[in-house]
Amino acid sequence: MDLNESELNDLRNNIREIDKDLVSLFEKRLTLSKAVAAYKLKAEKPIFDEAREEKNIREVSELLQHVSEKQNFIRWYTLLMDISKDIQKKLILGEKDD
Ligand SMILES: O=C(O)C(=O)C[C@]1(C(=O)O)C=C[C@@H](O)C=C1
Repeated sequence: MDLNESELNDLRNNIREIDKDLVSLFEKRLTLSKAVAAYKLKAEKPIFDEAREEKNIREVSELLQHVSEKQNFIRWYTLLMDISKDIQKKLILGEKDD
């Protein structure tokens, strides 16, 4: 691929637009995760739900249009769920969250 400077800028601008969506979706996901944590605290359920994570990975990765990216997607998605669990732990331990 032979790009000029202006095309590079266009690509980067497109990436930035996607990143903005990701920031918003990331925050929305964590907000929902915190609500789930509140339920788990009350119901005395563990934070880590292995069966649920496996189901998430199975069902969500099926949506991929490029199957060749499945392992990379799972790597990213697993990290997302790990962060989600960290936030839930923080909340349940009553640590400051802002
Ligand atoms: O579904 C839950 O029970 C959640 O707490 C959400 C979530 C996730 O972020 O997807 C987080 C932790 C669990 O191990 C499973 C899934």
